Amino acid sequence: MLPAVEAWFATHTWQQPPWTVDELVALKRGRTVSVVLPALNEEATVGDVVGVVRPLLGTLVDELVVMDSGSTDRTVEVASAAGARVVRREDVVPWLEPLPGKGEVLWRSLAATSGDLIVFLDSDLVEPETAFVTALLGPLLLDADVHLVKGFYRRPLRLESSGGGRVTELVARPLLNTLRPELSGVVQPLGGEYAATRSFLESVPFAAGYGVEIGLLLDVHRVHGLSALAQVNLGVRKHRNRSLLQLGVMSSQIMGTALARCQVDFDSGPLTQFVQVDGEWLPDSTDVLVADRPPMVHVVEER
Ligand SMILES: O=c1ccn([C@@H]2O[C@H](COP(=O)(O)OP(=O)(O)O[C@H]3O[C@H](CO)[C@@H](O)[C@H](O)[C@H]3O)[C@@H](O)[C@H]2O)c(=O)[nH]1
Ligand SMILES: O=C(O)[C@H](O)COP(=O)(O)O
Repeated sequence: MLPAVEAWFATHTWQQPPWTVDELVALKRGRTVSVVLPALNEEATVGDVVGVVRPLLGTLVDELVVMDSGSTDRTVEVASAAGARVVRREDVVPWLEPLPGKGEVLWRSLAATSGDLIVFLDSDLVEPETAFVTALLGPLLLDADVHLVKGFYRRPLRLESSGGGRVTELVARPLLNTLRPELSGVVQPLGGEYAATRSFLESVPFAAGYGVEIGLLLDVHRVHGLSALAQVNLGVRKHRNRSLLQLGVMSSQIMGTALARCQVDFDSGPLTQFVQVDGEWLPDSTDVLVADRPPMVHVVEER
């Protein structure tokens, strides 16, 4: 590792986050916390994720919102019955037609919530834990220079105990090592479990699709430097594993956002993949959306 990265890793990585809920509540000092769960057709898991955050409502957490991304299953009903406020993507910033993608709902969530600190958790988590929220908030509440806290974990892949995080290991980390070596010490650059200050989140653009996490990481580093970034060990994280073809599209969006943030010219045409039909391998093209939403602070000001 670069010496600067080694020094950052030693001081900004929490291998065993030590904080209790009471300690963190005492550190809030008037600051408020929103927890946001983006969800697209997650009826099987969203209830459990809401369920692990709910015990913190009224103490460490001030609001809990599920941002629905156009679900056609029972996600909205399940999330609401579990105790979350559900916001549909058309309900906020209604004058702009929603773009498809996860980043779009995270961006809209800034206008749907009011917390000074925002915690994002994916809603496809299996066996989530309340401690994810406490651990992610620790560095933000302790250190005013920190603006983004990423979770890291062991990642099972289906029935294996490890081997998950394929896009992370094969695309995102090699890409960051090459394009922005100062970020090579981030264990899970793509992880969907992270917390940040509203002031930072509102000040930067959001990639509408799966580029949102790598974009925020590159931007926090560009705007505030490495010392504004911390990472906490959350133990184990299990989620629904997507197919290789789906991960190919995700990887293209992530590369597109990273290259654009690093001023590398590229052509964001459709992605060609190959599928087997009746014994033959045929090309299949998918459009890759690499669009940015502007900083939310400008959107609200202009209105
Ligand atoms: O259009 C979408 C797509 C996904 N999601 C939700 O976003 C979360 C993560 O999506 P998923 O498709 O499960 O992504 P992963 O395969 O888990 O991808 C990893 O890598 C992505 C790219 O960085 C991150 O966005 C994810 O959080 C991270 O877990 C889930 O709660 C989804 O329901 C939406 O709300 N809208
Ligand atoms: O974060 C990632 O790398 C992708 O979501 C893929 O994760 P998986 O290999 O655990 O399915």
